[in-house]
Amino acid sequence: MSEKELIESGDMKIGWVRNHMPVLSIIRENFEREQPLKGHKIAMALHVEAKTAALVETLAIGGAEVAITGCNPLSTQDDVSAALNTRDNIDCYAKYDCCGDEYYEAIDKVLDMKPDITIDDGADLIFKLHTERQDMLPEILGGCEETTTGIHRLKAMEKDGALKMPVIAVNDAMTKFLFDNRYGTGQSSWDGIMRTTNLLVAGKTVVIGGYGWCGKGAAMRASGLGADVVVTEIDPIRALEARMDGHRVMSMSEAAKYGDIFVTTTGNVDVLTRKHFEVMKDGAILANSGHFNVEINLEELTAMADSINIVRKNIKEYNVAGRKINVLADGRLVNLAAGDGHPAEVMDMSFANQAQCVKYIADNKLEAGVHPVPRDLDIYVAELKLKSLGIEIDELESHQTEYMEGWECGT
Ligand SMILES: NC(=O)c1ccc[n+]([C@@H]2O[C@H](COP(=O)([O-])OP(=O)(O)OC[C@H]3O[C@@H](n4cnc5c(N)ncnc54)[C@H](O)[C@@H]3O)[C@@H](O)[C@H]2O)c1
Ligand SMILES: N[C@@H](CCSC[C@H]1O[C@@H](n2cnc3c(=O)[nH]cnc32)[C@H](O)[C@@H]1O)C(=O)O
Repeated sequence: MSEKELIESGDMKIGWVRNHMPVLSIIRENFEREQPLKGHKIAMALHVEAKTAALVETLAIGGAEVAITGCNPLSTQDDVSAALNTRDNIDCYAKYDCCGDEYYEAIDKVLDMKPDITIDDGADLIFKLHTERQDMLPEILGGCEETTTGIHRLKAMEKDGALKMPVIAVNDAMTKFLFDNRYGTGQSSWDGIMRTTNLLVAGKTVVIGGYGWCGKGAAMRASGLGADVVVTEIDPIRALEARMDGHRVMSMSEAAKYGDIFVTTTGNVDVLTRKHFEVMKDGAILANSGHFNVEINLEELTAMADSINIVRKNIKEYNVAGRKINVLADGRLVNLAAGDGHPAEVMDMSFANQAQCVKYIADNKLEAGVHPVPRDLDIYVAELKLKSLGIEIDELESHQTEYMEGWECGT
């Protein structure tokens, strides 16, 4: 594609999702009028695709100067990146399929703008700020973190006394993880797997690694598509929850023998390793929808393989002792590396939280550490979303509030 065609294609994608992100659109209108981010510089590392572009535009329209790069080497959409670079006050350094060095060079370029606010998805920006770019920390007012694993990393830094800036745990807003991690990952993982393989899910045994918010969504949608769903867990309560939700639960060593399609959603390393590959069926399909490229141990699979072939875009076939094991999107997030990511209506809430939290950081002096999203901001997103859906709910009457707060009334 020529540069002009790339920009046109990116603009079209951004225009489409913008029209399906009503909550972010309201925040955008407010930001345009009130200019709450004037004078601020925002460095971002997020999946560079159309919904993210709608967030970036919102921040720039609110007065900020924005520099962005990707948070995953395979999730950038180059047309969206090109379109973003045509906007005022926005620089985008993200490139699809960049190597490890290019990925971190782009993070450095973003930090070269000398930001006072950061937005991360996985904490790679903040990690860089606390290692090679520590000189910049005094200027940082705060950051926002988009995902579960990023928050794990930040809490681990906080515990070690290593976190030197305030960060808002955007993932932990109810209007984020209950919808994005569950319904978003549920739908977009299957979208990525189905469009990449062009195979049927009905009648297959699907193994979901991890029954957290992402796993619940992925299992629920697999069930809806007609799969026989098996869940693996390390947490007894979540394992029980999976069973009562109607799924079979067993260890991965056992599940590895039966699965046709495996989807990891744990945020952990080595969910699928040599001992699992050794017993998998011929034709097994492996996808990760959790974290980085560490959930499926590709080093071990590569070492076991007699040959490795690319058999379709985003499908690598590993030939192991006469069996074919197919890995999607190099074990990186299948919904983003082999799809378009979460649906726009879901990212609407996630990114409305991001935009509001950036404003909150600009308006308040926060202490170093991991902070929750203020409850009123979370509720505001839910209220706007309900309104956009044309849904009205009841309000407590005063005597009901009194009843709920009292202790005198009994049986
Ligand atoms: N693909 C996406 O777009 C997307 C969206 C949101 C979150 N995420 C990422 O997905 C991962 C999961 O997020 P979440 O919000 O569901 O987290 P979560 O903490 O709710 O769930 C993770 C679950 O995995 C289980 N687990 C951990 N190690 C395991 C192992 N070895 N075997 C089996 N189960 C194991 C945990 O007990 C937990 O129940 C994180 O890395 C997060 O950053 C991805
Ligand atoms: N950056 C790491 C960490 C996981 S990303 C998971 C996050 O991606 C976010 N996400 C999912 N779909 C989209 C999308 O379409 N656009 C932007 N972000 C998305 C989602 O909010 C979730 O918390 C990695 O790539 O491996």
